[in-house]
Amino acid sequence: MSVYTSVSDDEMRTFLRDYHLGRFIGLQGIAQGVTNSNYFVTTTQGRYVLTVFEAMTQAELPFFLDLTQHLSAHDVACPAPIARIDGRLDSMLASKPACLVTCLSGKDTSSPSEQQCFHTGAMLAKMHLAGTEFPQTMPNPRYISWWHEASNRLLPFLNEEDKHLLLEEIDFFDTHNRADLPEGIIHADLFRDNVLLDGEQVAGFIDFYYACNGNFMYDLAIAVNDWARRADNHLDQNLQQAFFRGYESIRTLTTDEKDYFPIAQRAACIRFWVSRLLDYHFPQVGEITFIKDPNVFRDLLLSLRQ
Ligand SMILES: Nc1ncnc2c1ncn2[C@@H]1O[C@H](COP(=O)(O)OP(=O)(O)OP(=O)(O)O)[C@@H](O)[C@H]1O
Ligand SMILES: N[C@@H](CCO)C(=O)O
Repeated sequence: MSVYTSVSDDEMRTFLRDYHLGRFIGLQGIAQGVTNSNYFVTTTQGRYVLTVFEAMTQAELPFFLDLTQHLSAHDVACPAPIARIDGRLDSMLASKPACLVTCLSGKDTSSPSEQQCFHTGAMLAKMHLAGTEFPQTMPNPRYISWWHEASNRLLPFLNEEDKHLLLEEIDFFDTHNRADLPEGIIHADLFRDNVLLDGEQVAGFIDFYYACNGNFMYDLAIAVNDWARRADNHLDQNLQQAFFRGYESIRTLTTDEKDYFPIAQRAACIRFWVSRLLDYHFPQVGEITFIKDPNVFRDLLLSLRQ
């Protein structure tokens, strides 16, 4: 149950005084989610989602809230932040940063259909295009210099084979990365659990808290590595192709981008192999985290190298 910060009805009534959302009716904790506390909030005007941020600071929030406001205003399916009466999108609740966003219909899936991959790919392309007009920038906090530094911390914990593989892959990306391909705002964490689906359609992307500037193919690779990944950690080519067809129904890929895709896929494996290894070997004190299996991305990497 991911409700680390309990919010009382009275606290919620006080919080809602800062918004034009009518009268408070009810509050219901949301079980899914790992990092933050999430609630459905019902008022006389409708249903909203309240997020209380457990790790992020209030100063870090505006970029992500401004971004989702921009994207939702440009027809990208995602929650729109609700502005307070004073115009701010971010707020504080129980001494932690918090925000209210629109409530989307739909739910995530762990076994997507080709149609769902198609529509998610199409929405990702739409997001990439809409993001080109977003004026703010954010460097990727989990990219090349991050995994170089992180791998130094991790090496003593890895067996010889994994050590070799990680170093070889980091070196491979250092020598094969391309900085000249189309880039802009990327989601950077578009796993299956970050997309709410309404039947075959996308109800909305959620969890933009790793969004940053980056290469579009890298973003597509992160998504495909999860959406098309089978239980045996090999990729289902039909799902991968459906994702690509959807993406290309909105934004045409250049030959250079297509050639770069397998390289981006391997980089996306490093990214999540390393972050899961860090969560496993260096769990944050006081942070409640469900550790996800790091070996999934090592095994996917091995299958992509074949
Ligand atoms: N805008 C929304 N509309 C409807 N449901 C939402 C919305 N935002 C979040 N949810 C629901 O809340 C759940 C948890 O949200 P989310 O995955 O963002 O949690 P988190 O703890 O903030 O992030 P993470 O799990 O990635 O660490 C989602 O699976 C979804 O069911
Ligand atoms: N999507 C990530 C967790 C959030 O960054 C993973 O599955 O490792």
